[in-house]
Amino acid sequence: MTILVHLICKSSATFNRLISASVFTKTTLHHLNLLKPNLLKSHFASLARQDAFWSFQKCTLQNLKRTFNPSCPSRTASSKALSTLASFLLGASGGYLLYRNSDWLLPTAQCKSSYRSRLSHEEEVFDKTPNPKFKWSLFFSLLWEDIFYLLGAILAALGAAVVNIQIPLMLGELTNIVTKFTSDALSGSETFLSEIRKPALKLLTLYGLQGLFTFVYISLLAVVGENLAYRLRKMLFHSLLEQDVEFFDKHKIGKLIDRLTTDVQEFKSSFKMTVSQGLKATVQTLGCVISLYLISPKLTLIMVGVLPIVIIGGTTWGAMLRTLSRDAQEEISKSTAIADEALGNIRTVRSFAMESKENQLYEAQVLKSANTNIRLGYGIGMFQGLANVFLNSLVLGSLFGGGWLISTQELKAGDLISFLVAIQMIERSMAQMSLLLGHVVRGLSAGARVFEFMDSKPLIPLQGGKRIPYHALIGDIQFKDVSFHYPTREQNVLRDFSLKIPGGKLVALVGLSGGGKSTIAVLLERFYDVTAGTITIDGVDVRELDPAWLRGQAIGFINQEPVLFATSVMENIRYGKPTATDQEVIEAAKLANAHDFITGFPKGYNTVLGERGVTVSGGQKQRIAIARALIKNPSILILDEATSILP
Ligand SMILES: Nc1ncnc2c1ncn2[C@@H]1O[C@H](COP(=O)(O)OP(=O)(O)OP(=O)(O)O)[C@@H](O)[C@H]1O
Repeated sequence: MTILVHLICKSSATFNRLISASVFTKTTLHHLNLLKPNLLKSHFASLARQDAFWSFQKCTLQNLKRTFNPSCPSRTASSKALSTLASFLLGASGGYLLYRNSDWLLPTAQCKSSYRSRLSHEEEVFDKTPNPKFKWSLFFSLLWEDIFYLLGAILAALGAAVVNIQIPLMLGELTNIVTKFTSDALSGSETFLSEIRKPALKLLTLYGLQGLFTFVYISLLAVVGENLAYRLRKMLFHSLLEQDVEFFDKHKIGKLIDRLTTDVQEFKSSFKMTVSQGLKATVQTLGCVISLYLISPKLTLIMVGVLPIVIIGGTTWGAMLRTLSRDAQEEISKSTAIADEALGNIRTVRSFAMESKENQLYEAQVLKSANTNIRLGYGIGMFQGLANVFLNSLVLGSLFGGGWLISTQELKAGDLISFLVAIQMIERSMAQMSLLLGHVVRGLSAGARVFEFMDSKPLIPLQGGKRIPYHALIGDIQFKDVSFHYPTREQNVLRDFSLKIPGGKLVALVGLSGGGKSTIAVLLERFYDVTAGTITIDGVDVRELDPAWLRGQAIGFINQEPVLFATSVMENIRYGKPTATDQEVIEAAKLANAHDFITGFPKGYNTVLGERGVTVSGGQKQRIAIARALIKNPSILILDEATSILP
């Protein structure tokens, strides 16, 4: 089988490997000696370790690079070489951060200052979308599957509310009986028992029913809530995985993870609370107001007359709390994103001794979020405080007004008790509603964030289109007048770029950092669509090809920073071909020259790698990644500096 190797190289070591392996221009996968260390030695090997020196060589390759990308910076080769050499010398004196490739030399101070302002700059790149809207139709379509559970829960909550409305009336009835026996005219325990038995049993039944309804609505709502959260997470994750690569250039991973975790949780809790407490509290309030009216219309009208003022005040306050809540959640997301970035890149943080800076950054952000939450707390506190004053005044008012009506024989003592208990029930219900307001506000904004990307469709579909049969695939690649800029940046990376690579050839792209070599690879993989021009494989435009076939079978791509998953070595390699047998995995590992060190691990292929493969060396990681690409047996293999740290 013929294999075409595109080797994208920047460093000397990679270039040397290319030269060493160039004899295998038309080779079979089994002879991909490019990966074997004994053949990697070349007469350039000593130069490979001298990064700065290599940059001199690389500068002479600038012309070659310009043919790839005419828009490349026009620094002269000599000035570049001199600055590189100077950087190297300064690096040796410790003033600069030195890494393998001298193009990465950065004055330490410059690096730290850009780091310090990372947070303010990130706003310019990420999450430019305005506040998302809550998608009601999507929400109802998700709820539809559990409609019977939901209706059951609603009915049970309504049942509990209706029972609760009866309780004050029954208490009043019982009080009237008790007060009857305070007069001398009526006495005797038997008479009392016979009179009180019926209403007492009725009240006991009401308490029992209330307990039963409460159990039913809480249980059913738990089912609805969990199913809803499950569907939300499933759909959102599915949709996120489908998004274009440019989507991930625009959105911070930490914030996306937040949507899957915190926001779904928040939305679920608010939803459950709104249905249970909200519904119950509303029905109880309305029911009790009706009961109050039946007990004493005069007293009720006085009490209810002040309600419009409270409603207008509450709505205005609610709008303010809503804004504050959105801000608070935004701040929390930002702090999560910082923690995620710092902990996810702990080795980089450690190697730059940036722990204190990360601490400062996180601390500042957490403080900001705490302050916003405190302001929100003040708002909620003030709201609840005022609501309490109002509600307690209602009790005082009814005692005053009720007492007055008793004195004029318009009301009985038991009716006043019913009135007071009903007033207290209204008070409790309204307090619940005021608490609920905050939850609804938070829930709606959390829901809006969850729904935002759930139904957004990627521009580049994951699958669908032409497939070139394996035996017919030659691997002729052509870039014709291609222009391209990344969606997050207006600046052109390629302009009228043309390149022809006949099938079966081993080709190296050599150029400066940022020249566009990796971009050529990602365009071939169709991570992005070109802005102008065409890219074809065997004469077929990549936009017509099935992306799943293109990435999954036709092309093997090992990028600059291969990432391994926190699972066994075996499963990491099998990731390239999920149907591969253990033997196929071992064969691929042998081809990548990884078999020996893997079998050297105490648990061999079953060794579990740390998160992102941190428990193996950089070179081992690269070899495992190469094995993962080789197991696909791809017709086109792209090595984007994939062997840069191999010996
Ligand atoms: N996802 C991205 N979003 C915006 N700009 C990008 C993105 N990836 C790369 N670029 C920019 O595109 C240009 C080309 O980058 P590319 O990675 O193709 O260079 P390269 O030649 O592979 O560099 P290197 O040798 O350093 O790997 C650079 O200016 C880079 O900053």
